[in-house]
Amino acid sequence: MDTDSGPAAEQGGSLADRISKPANSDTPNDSSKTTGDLTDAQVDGSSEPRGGSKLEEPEYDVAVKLSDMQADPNNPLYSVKSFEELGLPPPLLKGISAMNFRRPSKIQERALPLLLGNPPKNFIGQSQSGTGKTAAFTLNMLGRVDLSLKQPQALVLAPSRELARQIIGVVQTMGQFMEGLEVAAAIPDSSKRGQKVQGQIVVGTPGTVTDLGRRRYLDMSKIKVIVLDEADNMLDQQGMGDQCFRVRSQLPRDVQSVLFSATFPQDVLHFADKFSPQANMITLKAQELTVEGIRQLYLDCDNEGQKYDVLVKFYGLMTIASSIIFVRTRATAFEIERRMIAEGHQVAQLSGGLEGKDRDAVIDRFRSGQAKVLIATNVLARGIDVQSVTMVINYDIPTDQFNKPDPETYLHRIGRTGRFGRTGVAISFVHNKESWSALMEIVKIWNVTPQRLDTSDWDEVETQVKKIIKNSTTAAAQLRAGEGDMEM
Ligand SMILES: Nc1ncnc2c1ncn2[C@@H]1O[C@H](COP(=O)(O)OP(=O)(O)OP(=O)(O)O)[C@@H](O)[C@H]1O
Repeated sequence: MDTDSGPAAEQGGSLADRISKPANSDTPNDSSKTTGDLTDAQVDGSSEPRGGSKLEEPEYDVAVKLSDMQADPNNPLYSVKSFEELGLPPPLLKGISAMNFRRPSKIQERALPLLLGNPPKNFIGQSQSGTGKTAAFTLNMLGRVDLSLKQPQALVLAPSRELARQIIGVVQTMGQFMEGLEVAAAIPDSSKRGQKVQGQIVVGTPGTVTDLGRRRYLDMSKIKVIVLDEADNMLDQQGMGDQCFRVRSQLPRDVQSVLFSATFPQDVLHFADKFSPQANMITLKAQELTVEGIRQLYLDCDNEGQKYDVLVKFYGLMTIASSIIFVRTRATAFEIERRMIAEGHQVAQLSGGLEGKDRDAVIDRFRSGQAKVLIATNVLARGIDVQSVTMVINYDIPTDQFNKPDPETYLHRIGRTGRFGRTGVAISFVHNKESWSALMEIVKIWNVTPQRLDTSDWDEVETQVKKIIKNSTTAAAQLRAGEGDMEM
């Protein structure tokens, strides 16, 4: 029995009954490299041709371990079939191969036959962070569009412009051998004034898509597939939920509605069911959602003010490929940025307070490795895929709009590291009884016990964190020395 709860697919019935509560290189030369040359194994949301990260260390790491993980039935990356056996058309197999995907993950292997079946059926899919949900819904869209028709046929809605841009990159890379494929963005400032959105696949944020639809710049009459990425987040938020339903109401009746997320809390299930009725489903139990490769730690600070000193001390000690510091407010993001820059760190800050183009510049700097530290609010908690991220810091424990602990956001934030079999650390800062209780409430839901880092002994903190991060490089060293498992 593998880790998915219940049968992989079910049909009909109440959704709430069925989902458990949350307790490049693309040149022919490159793709024909030998399996021993694994420096370019896999392509992340930041890779070429979108100005990607060239950091090699984490890529070695996953290459060494991936074959073992994909052979372990309890691992979310486990698969029994190859992409070829999933019946994908040749140009898509070529695209997958150019991305260095050797085998599907569990969610890909299970979701694809359900997604691609005819007549198309709605689908709700849940799988741990970083396990390849984007490829699953992208392959379905690419498999369904008619390239001779120059009208929008598939629409993806995502909660942030950064995620929408990232998805566009994945669709373009995966669909690079499909002649005539056009992918369009529907995010603020993406379309020229007065011009219709052109492209068989459109990826956008709900506000802009609603707006373009209202002004008749986006023709939705031929849309066959609608995807909500981070679906629980999209349907949960008052504003976005309304917008998603408004968009849905403008689509043809027989549209295939596809929802994906790592989390589906109980209170949004009703909306998921409404948005995607009678869906085939793949779900997980709460205790199955944590990613093994992400080591969860916490750090005690004396008070709010000391958090900053601890942060700076921490960065003074460690050299980390890339990391993200999550904070609650824009003001804290700006303040930490200002102070860390003054200390000589290469940091960038991204919050909703910045203009779209500035946000693009920040995320691009981070993806390219120019900025090693990204300070972010929850706008970036979900979906962002940068494989070089080896550490996530919860500077503020995530809370919702009512100041209650937010377990889903915690899971998504820490999921920015440990992508597709990589390892990483997630460190949460607590500074009083309230933040401590909030963290404990959160980790209990996910059935994990984070380890405490003792800040009275900084040598020990350094040793511990370095050991975890080094684990991911030991295998790399073995690989370079010709040892280790290189079969993929
Ligand atoms: N079959 C595969 N083989 C190798 N790498 C893969 C495969 N599928 C996806 N990946 C890579 O794994 C990484 C994570 O994929 P993706 O961003 O789709 O995860 P996700 O499940 O959507 O995560 P999240 O829940 O955080 O949104 C990406 O860098 C992607 O390129």
